[in-house]
Amino acid sequence: MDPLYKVCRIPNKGEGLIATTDITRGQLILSEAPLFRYTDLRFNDPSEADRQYNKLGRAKQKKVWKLFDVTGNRNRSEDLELVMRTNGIKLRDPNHDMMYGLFEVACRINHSCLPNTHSSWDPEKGTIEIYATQSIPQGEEITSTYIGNLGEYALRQECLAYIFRFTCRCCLCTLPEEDRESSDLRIQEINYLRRQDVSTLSQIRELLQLYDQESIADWQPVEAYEGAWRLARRSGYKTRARIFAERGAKLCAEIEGFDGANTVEWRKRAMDCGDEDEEMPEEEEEFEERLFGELQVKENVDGWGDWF
Ligand SMILES: C[S@@+](CC[C@H](N)C(=O)[O-])C[C@H]1O[C@@H](n2cnc3c(N)ncnc32)[C@H](O)[C@@H]1O
Repeated sequence: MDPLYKVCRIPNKGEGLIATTDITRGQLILSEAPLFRYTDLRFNDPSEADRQYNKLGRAKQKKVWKLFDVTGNRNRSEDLELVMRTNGIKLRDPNHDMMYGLFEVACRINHSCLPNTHSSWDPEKGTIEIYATQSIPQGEEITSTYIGNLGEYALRQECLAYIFRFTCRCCLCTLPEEDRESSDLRIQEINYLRRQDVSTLSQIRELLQLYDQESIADWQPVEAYEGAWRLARRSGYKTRARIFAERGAKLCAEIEGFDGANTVEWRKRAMDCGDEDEEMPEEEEEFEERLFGELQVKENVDGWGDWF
């Protein structure tokens, strides 16, 4: 199958990946094995990465030196530390806490504070899997995040300049000032709600609406559905719990594929919910009232119906 991307020059960012066809949300863009992997122990044992590098054949070694480094050049000085600092992708591996990898293609993906992909490490296949979390029209840049969801514009810029030494020119950071300020306000609101112990479905609903307005399609909405699923389940609302679990499973499949470990877990949750609501035990009634009181009033209001 032809790749869905090509590597080419991107103004002000060096090289990057551009979609060669329309990519749909949830589509697998890239599955790639690393050139080599290393653990964060390199800080204690700097020769560890060197040892991994030395095991590579000449062809792969050459590919390593074609990667960018934090000075904004292809690495001419053959300083492995610089290349790792710029390109190392964290791999969430159940057996290794601090595993990183260098990849020929995945490391060409430029950063965006509003990325259109999500990547996960498949320890069984030994590959990084990159899925589209937004639809990406042909000709548009494919992006990922280097810093997670850090916060507002000023903080993001500071962090990227400090760690990676570049001024971010992503779609969010280059918005007109007024739009960027609106985005900052929404991000503040999201972070405020996340810091609270979100305990009602209406707060979760508010969070999900903010994610939607901000086009955030990563683990955060999945976590919100997890909260909703737990609340509904604890209150004996099996039907609702199942719906929340199904939505969590759908979002999860879009960011890490239908067979991803988390997606499978979410589908299991949906199946385990059953669909008959239980009689509420006496002592839980008060709790249930607090939890759903607001919801039951709002449930009939326009705009809530689509949640159930
Ligand atoms: C991992 S490399 C990405 C691929 C790189 N552009 C290349 O040509 O190989 C990271 C480097 O790309 C550039 N870069 C990535 N995202 C950027 C962004 N949002 N704005 C400006 N430069 C960016 C920076 O120079 C950064 O150090």
